[in-house]
Amino acid sequence: MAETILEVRNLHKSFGGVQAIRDLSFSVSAGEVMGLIGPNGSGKSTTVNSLAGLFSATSGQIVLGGEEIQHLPEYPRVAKGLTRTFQTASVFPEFTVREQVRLGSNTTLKSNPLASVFRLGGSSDEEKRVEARIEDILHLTDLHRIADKKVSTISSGEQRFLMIATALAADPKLILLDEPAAGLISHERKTLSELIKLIRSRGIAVLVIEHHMALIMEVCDRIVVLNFGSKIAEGTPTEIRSNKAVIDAYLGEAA
Ligand SMILES: Nc1ncnc2c1ncn2[C@@H]1O[C@H](COP(=O)(O)OP(=O)(O)OP(=O)(O)O)[C@@H](O)[C@H]1O
Repeated sequence: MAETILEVRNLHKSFGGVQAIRDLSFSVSAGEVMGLIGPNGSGKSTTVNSLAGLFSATSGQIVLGGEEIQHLPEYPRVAKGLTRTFQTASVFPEFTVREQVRLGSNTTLKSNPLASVFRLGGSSDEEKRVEARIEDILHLTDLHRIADKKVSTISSGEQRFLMIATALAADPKLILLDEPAAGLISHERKTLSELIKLIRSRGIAVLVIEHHMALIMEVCDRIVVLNFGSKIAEGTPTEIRSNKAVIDAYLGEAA
């Protein structure tokens, strides 16, 4: 059986009087793609932000690779193997694509991160390993064709793939994808599906929030459904598609 990478136990998050997440529990294994879906305001972003450490959970445990991380700020969580993308592309326009991806690898380096981005230092074994990984990720994400272009000159779709490549450069055990298909056109969504499957094939756990149901149903092994901050269902795409509570709350008859 695949190793459990993430365990969310009885997570609660309140903003003043608003209970954004209520008693949420689920787990994700190595090489598993878990979807997180639900209507607007159901708590998906709050869950991702709590897992990534942008918000501190009100109560509950977040266990990554057997270790509780809910007390840690964002950056140490990345260093422990939990990385994320954002709903909007947040990139450095003056960097080349390769430099931006290299920036994502900083948490894996013991040497000066800025020196590594611009390759100022010598070429230690560590740096050579990182460079090889960066080239591998550029190929995996099909960004190698444009690796030397400035980020400001690439398309918005390419920027979204760059965000995933940057997150992968941190060598994650778990990657959180926050609406990765937003703004992508049809053939880019197909490439995204293929990329998510490739990430899974490398044994990385994936948690994906997405409103694009065709993509979710295609790539996910299991899906957690939220409504008003609570989990109302968990199961395979086939189970979720025919779940009455999910149809009533979110999918509608069209699913
Ligand atoms: N920083 C915040 N301060 C106060 N309330 C918040 C904050 N962030 C989220 N909320 C509230 O928490 C609830 C869950 O919001 P959240 O953004 O997590 O939902 P979502 O499922 O991601 O929605 P969407 O699909 O629209 O992105 C909502 O009632 C929202 O208004």
